[in-house]
Amino acid sequence: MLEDVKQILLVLSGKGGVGKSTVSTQLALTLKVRGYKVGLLDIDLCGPSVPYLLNLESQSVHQGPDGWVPVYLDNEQRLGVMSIGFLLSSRNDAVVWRGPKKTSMIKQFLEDVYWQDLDYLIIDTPPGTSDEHITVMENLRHVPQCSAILVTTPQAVAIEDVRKEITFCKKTGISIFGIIENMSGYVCPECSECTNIFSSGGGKSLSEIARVPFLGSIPIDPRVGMLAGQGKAAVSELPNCTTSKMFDELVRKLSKSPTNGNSETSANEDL
Ligand SMILES: Nc1ncnc2c1ncn2[C@@H]1O[C@H](COP(=O)(O)OP(=O)(O)OP(=O)(O)O)[C@@H](O)[C@H]1O
Ligand code: SF4
Repeated sequence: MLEDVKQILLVLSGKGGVGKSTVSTQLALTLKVRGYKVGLLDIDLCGPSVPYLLNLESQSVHQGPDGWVPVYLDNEQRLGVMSIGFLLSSRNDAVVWRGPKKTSMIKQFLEDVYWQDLDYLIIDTPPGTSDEHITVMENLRHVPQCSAILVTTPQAVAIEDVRKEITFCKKTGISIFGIIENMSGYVCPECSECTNIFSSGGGKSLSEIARVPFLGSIPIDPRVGMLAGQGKAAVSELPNCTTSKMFDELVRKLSKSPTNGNSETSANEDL
């Protein structure tokens, strides 16, 4: 099943709340809008937010003859989604599982979802380097078309955490496609002027030190925040905003990368 996916992208962040699920969903939506067939797998077992972000909370998955059938956002079935959120009876239900149960659920997510042929599978992970990551890395480290996109915010503390993620990827043998800096300045809804609230450029500097490609910056944009819960792509709704341009550029870079996903194979050893 995973062997049939042309590119697998793990979306990782060191800290919570930096916009990892926003990046995962907007990347999946941009790929769909640009004509690709996409799967989005949410393995954040304790805080699955993808069903909410895509306005799919009322949906549930079912078992078909070939495995779990994902929830499709569209009738053409170009964007399929799988999340633990579809298996909970309410958004407020907590998943309180110990390591082995989490591990077995993630293995099922990786092995038993019937995605059909996909151009891209985006995997949205929980923050940090938890049981979920270790399981997913162990299962994907030998899949050559798999690489990671790291999401950070400009603050030094988030940058430090992403540095740990780089080391984690290196240790587990997952190549890094690049780093995105989210919440990089604030876009005024009145005049679209972008103001740096925190320092900016930390993601780019780290990418240079770590010799990992820098994929671009996304400002805090209230209009992008409002797309959360609507399942709409920024590239369709706000085609001229910085965020949309960044995602279109990212899709272009992905389409040009070798199918084996290894745009970066020699991250700096001395982090
Ligand atoms: N660039 C942005 N502009 C405006 N709002 C944003 C932006 N990025 C993220 N947000 C908002 O910030 C909140 C957190 O984003 P998100 O859920 O994507 O973070 P996360 O890193 O996945 O969080 P978690 O650690 O809980 O998984 C959401 O309400 C989202 O809509
Ligand atoms: S950026 Fe411009 S429009 Fe926005 S609040 Fe400041 S002065 Fe007003």
